[in-house]
Amino acid sequence: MSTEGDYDCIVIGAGVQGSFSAYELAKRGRRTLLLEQFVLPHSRGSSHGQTRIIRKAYDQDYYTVMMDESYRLWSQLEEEAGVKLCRQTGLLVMGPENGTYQVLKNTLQRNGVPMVILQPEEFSKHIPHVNLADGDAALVDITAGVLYADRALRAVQGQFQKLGGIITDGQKVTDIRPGDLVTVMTSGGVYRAKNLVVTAGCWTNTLLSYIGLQLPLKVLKINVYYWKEKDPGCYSLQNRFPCFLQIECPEAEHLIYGLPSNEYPGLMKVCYHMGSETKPDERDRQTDKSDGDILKRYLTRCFPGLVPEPAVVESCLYTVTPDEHFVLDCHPVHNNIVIGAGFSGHGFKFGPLIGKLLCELSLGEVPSYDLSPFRIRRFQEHSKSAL
Ligand SMILES: Cc1cc2nc3c(=O)[nH]c(=O)nc-3n(C[C@H](O)[C@H](O)[C@H](O)COP(=O)(O)OP(=O)(O)OC[C@H]3O[C@@H](n4cnc5c(N)ncnc54)[C@H](O)[C@@H]3O)c2cc1C
Ligand SMILES: O=C(O)[C@@H]1CCCCN1
Repeated sequence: MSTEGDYDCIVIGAGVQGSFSAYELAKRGRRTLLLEQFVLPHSRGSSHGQTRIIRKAYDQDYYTVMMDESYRLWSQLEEEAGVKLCRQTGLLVMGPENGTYQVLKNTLQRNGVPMVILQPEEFSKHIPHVNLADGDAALVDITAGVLYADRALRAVQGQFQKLGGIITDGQKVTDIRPGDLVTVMTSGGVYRAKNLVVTAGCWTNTLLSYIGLQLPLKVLKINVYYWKEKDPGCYSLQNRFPCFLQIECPEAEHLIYGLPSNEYPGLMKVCYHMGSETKPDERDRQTDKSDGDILKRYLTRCFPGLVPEPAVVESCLYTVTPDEHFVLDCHPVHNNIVIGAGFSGHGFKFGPLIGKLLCELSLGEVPSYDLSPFRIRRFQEHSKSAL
């Protein structure tokens, strides 16, 4: 066996995080293989679909700060690939004055993020067709907008290939043997590399079981609902309607969020930031739609311009950690194996930066940001390490 390996690095999983990790490694001249179990593009994981929200509005400063660079990296990719990936729409945040709304507003103010606070009496002048709940405050994060998700994946994978990177799709990784050279077995071959990056979304624990590690990750099926505009275009991107987040409302225990109508003209995407547990390969057997009733009640009260009956329902998966913060770390024993997981339904917007950080970890460099919120160690009492 050669001590060089076939590649400098193998990345498992061609979702948004693996694709950006592979791209960063190739940019740094590393011979990189990106392995994907399904034939690309596919819609069985977490990164498919037309759109995602990009925003700086976060509770924690570190996410807001990280987004600064992530926005720059998104525009770099737009330039390199010659495609438009982000559309600035703003993000309307609504919620009771005290509580999470206030925390988020403070984070935006502390970090000098451009925003507008909407007084309740002038709310409907700026945001027509929305009823602000009594006692709710509202602001707009001006930086926010829509990311074109499927298009972004195509762009980053295309750039990776232009840099000489190899994508092998339709090959499922079935075993991993750690060592100075890591051996990766798939349904179609055996590959060796000095470094391995595992970005396998909701399949992460299956892959980690081959290398003696389990993380406290829950897999949730999210119903992606589209609702018909009574007056076509009234919530549309063309008419400058923003994305929105509704924090703490009587109908819902968790966030409700929406994106302006765009990809399916006349239909607005509004979803619930919670779902029911599933196994990743049994997604379509999870048929719970109780979130739809929560959304119907909310939309009837606050979005009178939408027909409160779903017009289109799609599916997507979240991989959620107990604190909803990401996992960006090296394997505790095999430090040539890096793990990016648990993006908890909010990781897409960070894709280019996650790729850079996982690349830095993989190359043994000091990461550009303090990664302590993202360490595996924080789960000590949960993780069933077989090491
Ligand atoms: C409904 C919904 C709405 C969201 N909204 C937002 C939003 O507005 N803004 C935002 O920033 N984020 C959002 N997110 C979150 C974001 O989309 C995810 O955090 C992100 O897509 C996770 O990417 P990933 O690469 O970790 O996972 P995935 O995209 O699932 O990629 C993992 C890949 O690994 C592959 N794989 C797994 N096992 C193997 C194996 N054994 N062999 C080979 N390949 C394997 C899988 O097939 C898959 O392609 C949302 C997510 C959902 C579901
Ligand atoms: O990451 C986001 O911006 C959205 C917010 C609402 C829940 C889903 N993810």
